[in-house]
Amino acid sequence: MTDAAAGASTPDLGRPGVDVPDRRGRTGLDRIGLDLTGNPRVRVRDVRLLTSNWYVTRVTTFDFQRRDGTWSTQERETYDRGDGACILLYDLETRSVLLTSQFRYPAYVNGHPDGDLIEIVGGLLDDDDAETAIRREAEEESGVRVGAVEHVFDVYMSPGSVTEKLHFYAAPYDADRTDGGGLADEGEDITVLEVPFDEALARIGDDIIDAKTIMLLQWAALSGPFAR
Ligand SMILES: Nc1nc2c(ncn2[C@@H]2O[C@H](COP(=O)(O)OP(=O)(O)O[C@H]3O[C@H](CO)[C@@H](O)[C@H](O)[C@@H]3O)[C@@H](O)[C@H]2O)c(=O)[nH]1
Ligand SMILES: [Mg+2]
Repeated sequence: MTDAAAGASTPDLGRPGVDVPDRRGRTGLDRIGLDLTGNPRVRVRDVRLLTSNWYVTRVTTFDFQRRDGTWSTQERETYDRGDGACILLYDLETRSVLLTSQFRYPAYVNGHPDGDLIEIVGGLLDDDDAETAIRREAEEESGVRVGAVEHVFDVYMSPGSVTEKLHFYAAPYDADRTDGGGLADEGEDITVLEVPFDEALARIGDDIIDAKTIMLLQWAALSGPFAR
């Protein structure tokens, strides 16, 4: 239905996330991408907000110049959750790592037997920079107050559809930590697991099947703290 057709029968109350705040107070969500100029082979034409129920889904129409010089129009749907950060917490003395276990519905609905996934500590940046966010998540989820953190790499986890860039960190932890467990009022219910590093490596592909977790465990073995 066009706006004109909708306006003929219903009062214009504004579109949540566009002209009026959505349930999380956001507006202007349909502006993202319109000002992109970095790539002369891409001209963004139109951005349409599909959902902003919690995270944001958009469909963007853009003209794209192929390598042979011809132009075509493409439409791409993007899932925008903001950016995230994750951290491998390790103890060289006991040769162990701190992992978490929590229920992940998207994994459960896609074949995981119970949805309880083993992961390193991680979360979304919300309004913080990556290092502030990962310190916050480490304390909330695992009860560890991290000192100096090592930045490892920044990675697009699913670049065909998910906008998120994930910032990867590592830091040592020691026995001096509280319980963690996540924020109950946000629905988090996290179990902290202290796992011998070699056992964690051996469980990759078995019950350790979260990408960010596998990436940092393998980095730690190849060139990170357990390789030095
Ligand atoms: N009501 C509601 N709450 C949600 C929804 N999705 C997420 N939440 C809330 O938002 C919290 C996000 O917690 P974080 O610790 O910030 O994120 P995470 O879920 O642990 O990690 C996410 O980011 C990681 C880093 O990118 C990802 O690796 C991971 O898969 C996940 O998407 C969740 O615990 C949950 O309370 C939703 O659709 N509805
Ligand atoms: Mg988290």
